[in-house]
Amino acid sequence: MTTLYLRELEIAQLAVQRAAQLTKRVFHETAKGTVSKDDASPVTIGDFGAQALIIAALRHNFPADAVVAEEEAAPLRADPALRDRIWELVRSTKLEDVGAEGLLGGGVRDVDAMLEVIDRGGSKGGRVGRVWAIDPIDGTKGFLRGGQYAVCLGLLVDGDVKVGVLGCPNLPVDDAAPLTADIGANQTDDEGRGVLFSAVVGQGATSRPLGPGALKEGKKIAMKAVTDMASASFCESVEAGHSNQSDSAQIAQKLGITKPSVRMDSQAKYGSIARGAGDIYLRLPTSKTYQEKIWDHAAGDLIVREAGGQVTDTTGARLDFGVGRTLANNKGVVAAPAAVHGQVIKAVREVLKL
Ligand SMILES: Nc1ncnc2c1ncn2[C@@H]1O[C@H](COP(=O)(O)O)[C@@H](O)[C@H]1OP(=O)(O)O
Ligand SMILES: [Mg+2]
Ligand SMILES: [Mg+2]
Ligand SMILES: [Mg+2]
Repeated sequence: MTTLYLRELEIAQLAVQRAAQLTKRVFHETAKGTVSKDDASPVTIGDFGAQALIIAALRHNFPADAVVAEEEAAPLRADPALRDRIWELVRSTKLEDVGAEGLLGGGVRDVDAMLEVIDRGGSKGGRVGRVWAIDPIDGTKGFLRGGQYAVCLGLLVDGDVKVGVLGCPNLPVDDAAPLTADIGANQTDDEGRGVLFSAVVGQGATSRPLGPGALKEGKKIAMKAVTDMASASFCESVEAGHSNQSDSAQIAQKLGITKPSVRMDSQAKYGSIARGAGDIYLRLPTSKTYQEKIWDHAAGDLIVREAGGQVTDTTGARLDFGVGRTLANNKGVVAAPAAVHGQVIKAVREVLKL
């Protein structure tokens, strides 16, 4: 039993570690090569580069698997200068550990192969077979603002998350570090920062330092029991448009939560509650039409559940990763320690009139 998905886990961890080395280089550059996508959201050279490196590693190791990834290469085909900046990053980002780099297959051959590999993330997903879900930079707005972001990779088998890995370069390594109010702003990846969260179904969740050396054994993580709502707080998006804040205030009031929400970008929220630094992740729908993307939740969903939490949508239904690239069957997300999840859902349903 314990060897199940061991190889997938190792490759996923190393692939995320390598991709995060690339994003960290871009994080420290002032010109991040930002382009605006069709939906007006930003994407940077870091997003494209990290996606190329992760898919290259997956294709080397698991060539038959499908990949659902957020970005596509079209903007780079239209802009050779942008393409060349990304190629320079992809070409020169390697794991220090030669053996580990070899396990990943040693990167991407040339600039055309890079474009091709970025576009290998276009699978439709679905209920059948093995599908990797990749968000090369989750929280791009946070990445640009100097806040939190995450490199995210999850393996779905027949629609269920089996392996989840989150690289969070700007979170404290220390699982016990309290979530201060400024966690969402002015972050660094200096000494003491950078954590890699992982989970395999049925085998618990772990955290370990993100790098740059070879990866060490992880430490088991667990959610913090919420014994008194008065001392708990929600963990929510920084972006007002991603979680309805007036609904959240009413839900807090119903539950007796008085502390302000901790705001941070990206799936760093899932990692933070999974290791007991935060309490409850709340993501309340802001529009009737927005469908959450599978790459924004797959890894975090498993990591929280393996750390003793429950993850559902606002109605209390489990997230359904088997219906394509989006969570079309779900609205919003509520992740909380299993013991209080029902209580939170009750308050959410009352306020949202579900
Ligand atoms: N209206 C929306 N509601 C919820 N999430 C959204 C919405 N618009 C974009 N997102 C996604 O939320 C994620 C960031 O989450 P958070 O705010 O918790 O950091 C991004 O992946 C972003 O997608 P995108 O990549 O298109 O920007
Ligand atoms: Mg995202
Ligand atoms: Mg992204
Ligand atoms: Mg994006």
